Amino acid sequence: MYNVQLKRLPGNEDIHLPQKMSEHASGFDLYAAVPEPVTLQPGERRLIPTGIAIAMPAELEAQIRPRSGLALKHGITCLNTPGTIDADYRGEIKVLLINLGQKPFTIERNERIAQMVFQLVPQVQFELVEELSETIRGEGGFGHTGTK
Ligand SMILES: O=c1ccn([C@H]2C[C@H](O)[C@@H](COP(=O)(O)OP(=O)(O)OP(=O)(O)O)O2)c(=O)[nH]1
Ligand SMILES: [Mg+2]
Repeated sequence: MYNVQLKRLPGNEDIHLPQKMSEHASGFDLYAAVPEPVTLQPGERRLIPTGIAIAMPAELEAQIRPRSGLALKHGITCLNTPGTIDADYRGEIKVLLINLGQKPFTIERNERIAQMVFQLVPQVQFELVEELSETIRGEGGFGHTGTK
């Protein structure tokens, strides 16, 4: 169990804190902290505030992912999915939504707009070399293993 500090930003006392909607859900749903309803026209994108900021251990990241129900029913998704929240980011978590549907979609204050999933990020360092280790695949890719 990792401890993640959570800060409510001023003026957002009414916004629900990130919440798991079932016991073993992967993601914590995030709520829109828009001051008033925001309507996304078809094709329009908008950065939606959540009213919260977090501080997590350095080995974690948080991913911002779309909610499948909003995507299926309304064509609402995260443009940069999965969004990356770096462990050293202390700003407000925001969700970049886009309306890929055919109708305007209105986001109300305190509506669930996306979900936040925590992941372990392995620490990596690069070793600059002249030759890489050999494999059977080699440089084959992009459909190399089949006809479709
Ligand atoms: O959906 C997102 C994606 C990012 N962020 C915040 C947290 C993240 O740590 C920071 C930077 O995100 P990213 O690295 O994806 O953006 P960038 O374009 O590379 O900006 P930067 O140069 O600030 O890293 O923006 C969000 O609040 N929501
Ligand atoms: Mg970046």
